[in-house]
Amino acid sequence: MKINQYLDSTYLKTPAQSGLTEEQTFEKVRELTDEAIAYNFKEVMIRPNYVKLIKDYLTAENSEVLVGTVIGFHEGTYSLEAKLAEANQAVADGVDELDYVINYEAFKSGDLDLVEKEFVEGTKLGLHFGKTVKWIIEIAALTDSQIADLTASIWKWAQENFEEKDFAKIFVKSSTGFYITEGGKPNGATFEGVKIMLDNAGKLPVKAAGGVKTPDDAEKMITLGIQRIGTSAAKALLGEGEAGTGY
Ligand SMILES: O=C[C@H](O)COP(=O)(O)O
Repeated sequence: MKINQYLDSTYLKTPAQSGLTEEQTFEKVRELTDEAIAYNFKEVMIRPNYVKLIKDYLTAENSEVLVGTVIGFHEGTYSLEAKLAEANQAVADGVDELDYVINYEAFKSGDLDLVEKEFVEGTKLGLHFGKTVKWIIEIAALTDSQIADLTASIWKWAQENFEEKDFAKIFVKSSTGFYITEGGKPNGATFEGVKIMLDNAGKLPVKAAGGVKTPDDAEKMITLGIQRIGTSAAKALLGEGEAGTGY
């Protein structure tokens, strides 16, 4: 199975998280981008501060690799205004796809109005500029029934606010890859969690992100029905290099 075009090749660690310097971090992002060009990956998924430099670099290289960035990363608890400001800046910098972290804590505490509002406004902003949006629901923070409810709510809000032609540009995404779990519980895209998302997402595409580490994992996710995989080990998913190794 040729999976290159399913892959959002991802590097999201800040210098504080990786222990690298700013310069080394940018070097990593550049390497990730060169690899994405060489392997014809769908997208590079990077922090907002690199969007402009990397978009300009890809344009100069005549590359079709897309640039995606994360909004409200990684906790999702930022205000709607802060998320929209970050998204607007990313659009001005040339981003192709916006991966928003939904305010899943607000959802868990029952503030559905807040979550609906940010979904509608954030999606509107992206679609207005012709961008794809993805909503990260952080499945490791949710019970199975919360995964089902939040995904179904997103599908309901999409139908109420957007048109059929837009649905392919509104993803539901599983995880940030940064959520801290206890007792070795997986923090990323489990097959079970992703299956629940797929069962409740209606016509919206699903992105599995976090913890997809081997060619088998990738193939299984694609067979389940996902449209995109977010991974910091894109080459390993092609069976190149050691399984699970990457950025
Ligand atoms: O797509 C987003 C994730 O941050 C990638 O997670 P990963 O390092 O487990 O592949």
